[in-house]
Amino acid sequence: MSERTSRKGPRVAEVLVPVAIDQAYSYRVPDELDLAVGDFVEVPLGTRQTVGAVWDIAAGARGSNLKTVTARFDIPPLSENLRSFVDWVARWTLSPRGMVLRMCARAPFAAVEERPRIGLRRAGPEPKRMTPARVRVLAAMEGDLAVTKSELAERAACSTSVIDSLVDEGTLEAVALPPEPVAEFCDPDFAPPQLEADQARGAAALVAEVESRGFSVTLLEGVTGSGKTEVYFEAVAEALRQGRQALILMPEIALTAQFLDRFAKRFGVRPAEWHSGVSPRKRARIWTGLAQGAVKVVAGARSALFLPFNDLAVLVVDEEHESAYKQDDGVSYHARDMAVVRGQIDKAAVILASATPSIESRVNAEQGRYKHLRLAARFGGAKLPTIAAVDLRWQSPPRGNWISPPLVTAVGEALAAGEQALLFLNRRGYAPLTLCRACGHRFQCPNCTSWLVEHRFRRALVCHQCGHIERVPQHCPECDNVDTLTPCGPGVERLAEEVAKLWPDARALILSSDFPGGTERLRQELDAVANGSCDIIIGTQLVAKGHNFPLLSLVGVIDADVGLSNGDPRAAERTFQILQQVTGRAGRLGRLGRALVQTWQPEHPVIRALISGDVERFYSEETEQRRRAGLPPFGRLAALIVSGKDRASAENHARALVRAAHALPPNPKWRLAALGGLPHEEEISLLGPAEAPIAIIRGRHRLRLLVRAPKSADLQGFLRAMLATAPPERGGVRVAVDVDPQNFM
Ligand SMILES: Nc1ncnc2c1ncn2[C@@H]1O[C@H](COP(=O)(O)OP(=O)(O)OP(=O)(O)O)[C@@H](O)[C@H]1O
Ligand SMILES: [Zn+2]
Repeated sequence: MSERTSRKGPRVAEVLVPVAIDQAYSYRVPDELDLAVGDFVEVPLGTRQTVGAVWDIAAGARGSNLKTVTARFDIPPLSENLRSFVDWVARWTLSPRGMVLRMCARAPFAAVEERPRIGLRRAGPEPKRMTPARVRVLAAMEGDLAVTKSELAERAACSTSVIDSLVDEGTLEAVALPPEPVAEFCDPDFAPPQLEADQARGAAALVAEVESRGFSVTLLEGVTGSGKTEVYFEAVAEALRQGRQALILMPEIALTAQFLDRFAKRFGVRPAEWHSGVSPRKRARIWTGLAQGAVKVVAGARSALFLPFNDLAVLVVDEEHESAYKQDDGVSYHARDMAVVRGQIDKAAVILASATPSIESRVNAEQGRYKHLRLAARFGGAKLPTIAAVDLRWQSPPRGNWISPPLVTAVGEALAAGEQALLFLNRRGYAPLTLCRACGHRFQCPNCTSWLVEHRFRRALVCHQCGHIERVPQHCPECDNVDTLTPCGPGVERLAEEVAKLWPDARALILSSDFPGGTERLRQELDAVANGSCDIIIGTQLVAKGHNFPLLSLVGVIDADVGLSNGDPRAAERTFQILQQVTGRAGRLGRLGRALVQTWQPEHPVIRALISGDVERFYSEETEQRRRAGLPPFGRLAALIVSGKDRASAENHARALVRAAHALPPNPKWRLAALGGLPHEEEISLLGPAEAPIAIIRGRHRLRLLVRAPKSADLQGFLRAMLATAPPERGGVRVAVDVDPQNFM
């Protein structure tokens, strides 16, 4: 390698280690070690050895008491681009660089020793005694040189003991197989679709961006079912033709199954899949494959952004408006925003796709910072669903029920026509609150300020904040009355009960992220819905995203008002997006879809925009409000959550931070508004401390400071200065910094 330093003379390496430290440490490089910037090394840290990455190498013998680099790992080095990205993300999010490095460098080291895969092949004559299962096994082997045992058992629909017995008899023998490929050849011309005119125009524009081999950001905005995926696939195809790489980010792993199949239809094979469910061994191989350029396309969760692509041409953020792109713990970063940064560093074409873009991306497109492509109609002439409100003030369901008479009628009609209905309620469990009718006792989590949610399937009360779980008691813990505990309000499980009563013959299915069985079960259930083996789907937000359910013609929104009034500056935007997305599942393939939206406030701008279909008006009103309030994207926000074992220590520290901020010397890059006064337009305002809406989580008391800054101010610089002069965090107090917060709880 050309970068490798000459071994003449003493050298010092600056090594970044993947722990919560921002600084790289200096180590002496042994004369005989061939070392370059980006290499992974083993170095002593304190009393142990640790892995690190070389961030810099300089000639010279600075400090003869430096510790020495122990060894270099035989792993592809971190590219200059990825190192810049680590530095950038750390600076932006105010995280220690070591923590960001950790996100890039865990995979290659987490790999366990690779066990050889064992396959079976035909080695001798048929056994003397043939059973039907043995016949099936031998038939299933036909034409194959070697098959794994589990695959063979599956093909022959028999237990593995049948196969073992054939090995014992010498009919089959075990051989070592080469490791399973992590990614096969993606063929850009495997099955190109017939694009519609709008799609073709969009695809051509995206292909041109990839051809230019430069950085660009394009917002691909198309109504639900317009075929955005087919359009951005053309950009991926172009990257493949150039022999370069593509990354497709997705907000939800549950979404990837359908997606991987769709990708395989277009490109012949599935892309490499990247998320927490992928085995460490496979991840290690994808990591290396990307660094060496053998793996071309990855579809994955936000963490895929930190993979070592060596020639990234296209970076797609699908459903770019999704709040799941924000990581809230550890390094809190927004994957959509960091994708744009990565695209800039790697000179890639970034594509943000959504039917309901974030206000941020919309404004960037309107101001010309992003290119804007639009698909106004659904693919194949399918019509957008008609959407109507059900005013619960006039048409409420009977007491203790949640499905209004008009929705009951509509579901009945869909069932009669042999179509599917989806009932959407964004509340997991049976009931969001349980109380005692006799004394009014409410069940609250012992660790959090949060009601316990009854989960009837699990026969338990569960805290959705910390996971605390307890049995549903027989009698009230406060007044000891028996049979006085009452669930309040609906969750999806309770809704399922109502559905079973109303339509006893219909096949109903609940789709919720907290059911046992994990992703695999969810995949099967989503397939079941797509294949029509259920009539009524009851689902949380999980069903709102990206799915294609061909038989679905009716969507009923049980409570459109959930989330409209929770103090989050993005409440209106979020509600609009989720309702637009979920109603957009109706009538995607041919059938005319319809949606009924149950609400107590049909005059609310969000509901009005949804019903009238006047999306532009909603966006422009919402944008205007943000502009006036100086909220993102017109201003910037950062939240500091100060938490402690008791309220007083957290509050004291939060106040100390505020004092520290106001005591800072004047700075040319930012100006802090005086305490109590009205902030000037170009001043940063520091609000709080105030108790967080969820005041206690996992036993920790939480106070919030909110920083609002004009775009012209150096928000990060201000935060750094404030944190640097504040007193040290003592007595278990912790400060979590969240730049560009999405969660205001
Ligand atoms: N050119 C095409 N040829 C064949 N089928 C297409 C084409 N374009 C889109 N489709 C089909 O139309 C359906 C909708 O496409 P797609 O899922 O990409 O929409 P979308 O814009 O991503 O919608 P949403 O935002 O709701 O997820 C899919 O079943 C897809 O296979
Ligand atoms: Zn809790």
